[in-house]
Amino acid sequence: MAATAMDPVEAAKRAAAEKAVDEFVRDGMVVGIGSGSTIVYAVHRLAARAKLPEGDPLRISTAVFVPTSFQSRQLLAEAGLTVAELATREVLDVAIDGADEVDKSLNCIKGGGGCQLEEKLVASAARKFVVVADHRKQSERLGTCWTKGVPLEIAPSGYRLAMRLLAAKGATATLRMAKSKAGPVVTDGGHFVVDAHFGGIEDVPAMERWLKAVPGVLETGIFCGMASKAFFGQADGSVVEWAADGNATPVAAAEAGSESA
Ligand SMILES: O=C(CO)[C@H](O)[C@H](O)COP(=O)(O)O
Repeated sequence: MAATAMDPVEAAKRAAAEKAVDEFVRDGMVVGIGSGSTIVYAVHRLAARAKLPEGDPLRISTAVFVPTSFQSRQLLAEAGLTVAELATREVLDVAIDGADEVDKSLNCIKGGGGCQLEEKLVASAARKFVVVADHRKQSERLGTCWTKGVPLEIAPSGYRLAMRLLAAKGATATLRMAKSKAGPVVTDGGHFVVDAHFGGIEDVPAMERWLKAVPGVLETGIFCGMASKAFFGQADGSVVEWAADGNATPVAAAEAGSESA
């Protein structure tokens, strides 16, 4: 039976994730693992590398992985990789995570999956924060591609106050509602998520500072000045790499797209 071709967007996510894992993860490291659909491919790549024969330079056998969510903890455990907790680690070597939108300075909007507090903690603890995404996430200005708003993790008791303050600042703010449960989305940490859309964000650091100062906002989905590299899988199967200095480089994705590690 002929193999079914992979959906091009999924192939792009996979190419980016595999490239990042192979460039940044070495044996013995402590590695933060983000959440979402792109990160699934990163974990699959890590699992394949854990199965490589002894002596292979890509083999990982002593690396440990710090998840950012229930989803990534499950993924790591199912892949047979060693899970570590952020509470017992002060510094991580690298953290790899997806994003909803990334600008040329590598500022990101994250939290489409509702894990922004843990994701921010893990990324902040890492010496290097690496973003993996498909080409739809490459943006000239945050808030123009991802128009669902900046996800904010909010203390449930403060969500009405926060929404009033956000609206006064000009945002369209909505409490994120669950799809298969009555009521709001509740994060792994027991908080609500409010999505605040301001249109294109001109001054990203100022916006992040302002959002962080809103009472009840525990964390924002703006990751400003944190990433050192971003990999974007393209529709043609290649991977484009953005660096924090604004340089964009096309890189070969052939090995990253292969089945074996
Ligand atoms: O921030 C996140 C979850 O809170 C995700 O990394 C972000 O939403 C991207 O997800 P995907 O890889 O599914 O596009």
